[in-house]
Formats: sequence, C-alpha cells, structure tokens
Amino acid sequence: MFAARQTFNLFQKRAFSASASQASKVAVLGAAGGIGQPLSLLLKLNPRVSELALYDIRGGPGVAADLSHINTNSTVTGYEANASGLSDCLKGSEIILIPAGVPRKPGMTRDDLFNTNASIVRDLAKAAAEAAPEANVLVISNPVNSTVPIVSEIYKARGVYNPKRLFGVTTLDVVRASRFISQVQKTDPSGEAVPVVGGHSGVTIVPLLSQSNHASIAGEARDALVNRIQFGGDEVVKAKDGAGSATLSMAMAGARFAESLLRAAQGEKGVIEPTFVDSPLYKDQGVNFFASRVELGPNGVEKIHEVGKVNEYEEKLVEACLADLKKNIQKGVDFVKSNP
Ligand SMILES: NC(=O)c1ccc[n+]([C@@H]2O[C@H](COP(=O)([O-])OP(=O)(O)OC[C@H]3O[C@@H](n4cnc5c(N)ncnc54)[C@H](O)[C@@H]3O)[C@@H](O)[C@H]2O)c1
Ligand SMILES: O=C(O)C[C@H](O)C(=O)O
Repeated sequence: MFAARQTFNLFQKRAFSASASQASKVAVLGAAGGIGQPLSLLLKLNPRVSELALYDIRGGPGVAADLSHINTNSTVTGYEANASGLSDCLKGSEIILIPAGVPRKPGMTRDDLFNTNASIVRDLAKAAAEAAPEANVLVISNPVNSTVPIVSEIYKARGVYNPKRLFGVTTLDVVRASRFISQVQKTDPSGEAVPVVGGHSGVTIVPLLSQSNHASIAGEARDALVNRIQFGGDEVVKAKDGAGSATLSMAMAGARFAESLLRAAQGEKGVIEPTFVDSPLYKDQGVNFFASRVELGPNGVEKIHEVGKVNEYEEKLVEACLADLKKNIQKGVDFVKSNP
C-alpha cells in the first residue's frame, strides 16, 4: 500500500512539475469518451488545476464521481447533459478542452468526420462563447483543420473572438515525432524535439527533420520517417480495428498542452508549444490558420514563431500542406455561413 502511494506520488511529480497552484477551473467537453476519461484523469492529477468540470452528452457525472475519489485537492463536478448543465460547466473556466465528437474507423480520413463533428463543435462553441467568452479553447475534435475555424467563426459572429485564446491541439504530432525519431536513431525520446508545422491531417502535418538533432537523415529513411509522422494516426486506427483512434497518447498530449498553458498563465516565461492558431505566417496566401511553435503567456498566444529555415524537400512538403489546409479551413468557415 505504502509502495503504491509512493509510486503514485512519484508519477504525479514526474507528470507535472508544479509547485504551487492558483485557482484554475478546467472544463472538458466530451469527458466520458475515449480521450475525455484519461485526459480528465491526468488533469485530476495536475496540482495546477483547482476545479475540474466535466460535461458529456452521456456519462459526465459518473466519470466525475469516479475521479472525485482520487486524493488530490481539486474538486470534480460532472454536469447533466442539458443546456444549463453545459453552461454551468463552462462558467468561470480558464481552459476549455473539447474532445467531443466521433473518431475515425479504418478507411476513413479525418475529413470524413466533418459531417458529424462540425455541428457538435459549433454547438459547444456557441455555449462557450456565451458562458465563458474569455476562456482558452483547446480543440481536439477532428478534423482540427476545420473545427478550429468553426469555433473562430462562431466567436466572431458573437463579437467575442480573441485569436490569442483559440488553439487546435497538434501536440500529439510532436509527441509522435520525437518518439518515432528516437526509435530510428536509438536515442532517448525525451531528448528529441522535431518541430512539426502546418495542420493536423495527412500531408498538412509537416515534420521539419532538418531542424531536429538528426538533420542528416536522408533518402528512404527520411521518407519513411516523415510518412510515419504524417500518418501516425492511421496506425492506431488500423490497430484498434473499428474501436476508434488514439485516445491514451492523445490524453497525454492534451494534458501536456493544458499544463503548458497553465504554467504560462501562472507566470512562467518561455513556455513554447506547437499549436494550430490564427496565424499571420501564410495569410498572404489565404491560409489563416497554421500550426507552428507558439510561445504561451498569461493572455494565451504570446508570440507565433516563424517556420524557420527549411530545406528544398521540406519546402515541397509545406507547399502541399498549404494547398490542403486552405481548403480545410474554408470548409469550416463555409459550414458556419450556411449553418450558423
Ligand atoms: N487532435 C488530435 O490530435 C486528436 C487525436 C485523437 C483523436 N482526436 C479526435 O477527438 C475526438 C474524440 O475522440 P474519442 O476517441 O475520445 O471519441 P469517443 O467517441 O470515445 O468520445 C467522444 C465523446 O464525445 C461525446 N460527445 C458527443 N457529442 C457531444 C456533445 N455534443 N457534447 C458533449 N459530448 C459529446 C460522446 O458522448 C463521447 O463520450 C474525435 O473527433 C477524434 O478524431 C483528435
Ligand atoms: O487519427 C485520428 O483520426 C485521430 C488523431 O487525429 C490522431 O492523430 O491520432
């Protein structure tokens, strides 16, 4: 028993190196799902979170009751699946994480999820714009390249859009990139950082190996690694064989991003995460959202970093990315125009 407690405490210390915490309410919408449950668990273990608010169209209160027995200080509340439940869940939140929506099955692209997930994200965004317009909104639901513009259009229509507070969560792409490159190079993944820019699907995911510790990777080894990073999600979808897509690794990635935002909000300087944001980098080419390294601060986005120096091979990857990304973003914008 004592050993178990020691292991648990060690896990908490390793997972989140916070010392003190301010009051931070974090809401999870879609909290009973494959991502929502482990994500909520990791947030319950994070001492920077003082209040965890869980909402789902089914099962939110059950997940909350379960997590509320964990002996960390934060309170956990599950909300009923109705409009006042959603609004109460959102009120006072500093961070709203949205993993609500359907996941892929083998043979599907993320874009195939659009018809179902676009309206789910739109409706949740409407509620968030009303109940907690100043919160940071972290969109996990796919297709991220389109769901993030949907949220921005909903906020714009209500006059509460703050581009510094809206984030598409692309953390899993860099988590994968550092793991996959470490497997090839036989190194420790914690020492590997591969910038991944662009968006979050297929060729819009652009790993910049030339900016990693292994810039000299070339030829087939490079092509295979880039392909694995771009299509890592498919590996999990195939292995789960109809039972969904990445959930546990995504929960880790989402919790890491939320932790980074809380660290930055609580005064830590130099906190940088890759994320899909309203970005000036390719606006001149009509691409209004783009993932790159972003410095976070108390007001959300502090500084959007340039893509930096890329080689000829990567230039082509960026070109292919921009073409797809532009269409994906437009699809989200058009959806809100026709389905406000
Ligand atoms: N951004 C990324 O890197 C990334 C990674 C993995 C998965 N995803 C995406 O995350 C989403 C969720 O994946 P999952 O595996 O957790 O799916 P899941 O089906 O296991 O869980 C989704 C949850 O959302 C809930 N839900 C549906 N409509 C809702 C609504 N209107 N309000 C509140 N909750 C609602 C469902 O009841 C369910 O509990 C998918 O769209 C998936 O493609 C994104
Ligand atoms: O692949 C998916 O559909 C889920 C997610 O976007 C992922 O990258 O794992």
